[in-house]
Amino acid sequence: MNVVLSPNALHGTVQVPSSKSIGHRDLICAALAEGESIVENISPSQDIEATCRILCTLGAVIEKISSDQPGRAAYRIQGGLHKRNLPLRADCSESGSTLRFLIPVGILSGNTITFQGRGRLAQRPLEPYYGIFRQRDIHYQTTGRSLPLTVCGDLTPGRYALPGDVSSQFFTGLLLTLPLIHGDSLLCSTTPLESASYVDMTLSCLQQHGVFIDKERDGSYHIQGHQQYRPGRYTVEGDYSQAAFWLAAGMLGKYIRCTGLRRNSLQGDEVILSLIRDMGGRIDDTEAVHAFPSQLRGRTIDVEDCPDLVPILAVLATFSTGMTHIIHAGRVRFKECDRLHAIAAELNAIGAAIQEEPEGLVIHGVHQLSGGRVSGWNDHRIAMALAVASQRCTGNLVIEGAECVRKSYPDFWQDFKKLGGICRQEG
Ligand SMILES: O=C(O)C1=C[C@@H](OP(=O)(O)O)[C@@H](O)[C@H](O)C1
Ligand SMILES: C=C(OP(=O)(O)O)C(=O)O
Repeated sequence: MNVVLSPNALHGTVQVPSSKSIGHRDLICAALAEGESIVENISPSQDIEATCRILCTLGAVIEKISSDQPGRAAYRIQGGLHKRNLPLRADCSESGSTLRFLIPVGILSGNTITFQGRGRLAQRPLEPYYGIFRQRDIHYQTTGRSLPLTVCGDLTPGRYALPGDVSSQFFTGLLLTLPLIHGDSLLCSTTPLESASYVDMTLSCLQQHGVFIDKERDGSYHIQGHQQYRPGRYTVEGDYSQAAFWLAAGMLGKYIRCTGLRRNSLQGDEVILSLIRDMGGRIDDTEAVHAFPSQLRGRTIDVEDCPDLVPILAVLATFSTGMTHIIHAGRVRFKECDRLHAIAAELNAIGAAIQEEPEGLVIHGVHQLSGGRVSGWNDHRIAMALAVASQRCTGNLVIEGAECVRKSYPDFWQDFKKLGGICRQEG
């Protein structure tokens, strides 16, 4: 699906979807608990559905209960993993979190399981797990670099060492499962841990579900075995990674108010509030989070701990005065697409001035963009960032492959229209 966006300043109130990252974690913890849990305020998306599907394959019973709030659902989960007699298949769709969180869960279940995926997921790195499998005699087989991947074996207690600069999702996968095995483990990073705030989010979710990990420092965790997840009722808070698009839209458009966000959240992407403020933007978060149109100034932004903000930060920087330098962004090349290349190529095609570096972007501000045809690169965050930029185009902007927002935010285009965006399907 291609969408045609006519330039128009967005304004109004939007309830942001709930956190995809916390949603994955709460669903997995609930599926690992014996007994019934309810996870409320989930924003269903392609990624969340992939996680639910695989948890069901592994033995959990999950019922989706629709909510009176549009775009939200509660999930009733009867937890517990089962060993089946047949080899299992797990379709992760395009979700890196689902794949990397559920590989250790699949092994823990005692099944032989083949993980599959689509789009870029088949090439996204899994080597840190392969190193561990080889050390611990966990059988694995893969035809290409990554997927399909068949695994089976035993998760045994002991020392787990892996690099910290590929993806924090390997740490989360092991932290979710090692507390359940029959002995203690040490999980440590052989290089400084990047995206560390996501691992802290994991520790906090585990704690809420009754599992405790002793963090020595970022990248070093002592994990007691023989623990059990506690079933219960959990509510997922609003998503700062998604709010970032609307807050940026408020900076460049008229005014936007985001509801559903928790202050002092464990989401690293809450940093978007201070990043915008540091660029000179006016954000008021006394009641909900309000973004007021502001002239931003370029600066250096280190995204080591907030990689998902890169596409929208590139848009903000494009309309800022002076130069912005986005640094520590090398890993962003291994997401749903090479995001450094994609956002630079698409914004430059319509008049931006962005230079790619191996691990970052140098962005010189411009007054406006021209509009034209751009690609969403089958990447939700690229498509949503381009949609925000359309407000400041002089002509229509056509975004090709706009359906990719379903990965995390299926209602994005509806919300865009509710905020005054002029959007129609091409053809
Ligand atoms: O743990 C998580 O929920 C996530 C961790 C991050 O990945 P990396 O650790 O690979 O940077 C982030 O980019 C991803 O969207 C979600
Ligand atoms: C990279 C993302 O997710 P995942 O790694 O789970 O595919 C994302 O949502 O931007």
